[in-house]
Amino acid sequence: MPMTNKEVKSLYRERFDPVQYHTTYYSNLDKEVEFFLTNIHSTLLKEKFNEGKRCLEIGSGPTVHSLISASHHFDTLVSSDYTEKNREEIRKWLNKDAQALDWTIFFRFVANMEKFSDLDEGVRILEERLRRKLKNVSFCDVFDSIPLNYKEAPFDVIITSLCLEFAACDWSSYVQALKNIAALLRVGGGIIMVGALNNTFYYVNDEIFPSLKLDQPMIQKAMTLAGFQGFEWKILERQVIEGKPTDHDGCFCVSAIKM
Ligand SMILES: C[S@@+](CC[C@H](N)C(=O)[O-])C[C@H]1O[C@@H](n2cnc3c(N)ncnc32)[C@H](O)[C@@H]1O
Repeated sequence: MPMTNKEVKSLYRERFDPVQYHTTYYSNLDKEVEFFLTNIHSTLLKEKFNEGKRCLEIGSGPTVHSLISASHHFDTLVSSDYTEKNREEIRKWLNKDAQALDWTIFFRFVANMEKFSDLDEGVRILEERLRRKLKNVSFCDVFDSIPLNYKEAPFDVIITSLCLEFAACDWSSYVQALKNIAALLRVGGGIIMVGALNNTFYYVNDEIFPSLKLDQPMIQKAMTLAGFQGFEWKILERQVIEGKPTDHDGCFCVSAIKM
């Protein structure tokens, strides 16, 4: 029996362990996360994706790595997630809490893309830059008609990584979630979405989380229905066979503009 969106939300609230999630998926930098970071970085170098001041990440989880490149281009960054536990992990990182999750390898990868000759110094500068620009860690529910209550909306760019296909339990709610987040974007603003293709589940320890199985044409159709155009796609076939407890067969990065 497929879950409802409400049941998926309860699952994240009650069973998602941010620390175990980091251990499982982010204790090293694999080729798929490199692909995400590289494509977010190169998309943000395009003028139509770096005009403006405000950038929002939807469904950040406990992570900060997807916003590292954005901190070069925007003055105001906002992270958001449905669960308080995930938002708390981001705040710990912002406050340099001794128990905060470690994102150093991801900062090092972006520092290399930004051509720092001394990568240790690059990590320090980029961490400080992201901490300075990440102004808010907000509650967000992609199924609310206004998913995020933040005075800085509308945003110029939205980034979202591995969120909507895991939040939505069926096609119509996936389309609705895209429409809801599009409402937070100005007309002409850009979305950069990275995610997993044809995935039906992932594990964090013994806990299984469902995913809506989507291929490239379905994602583009949903985004078109939500008012996006001007698609640019990058696809990578699955790179990590062992050690990643998921069944995706590829990864994608798609960028588009809100009409
Ligand atoms: C697989 S994790 C992805 C986390 C992170 N963006 C990444 O790239 O690793 C899915 C995230 O979606 C969030 N989520 C689930 N349902 C949501 C909803 N209705 N609204 C907003 N976020 C939601 C979860 O709390 C979780 O942090």
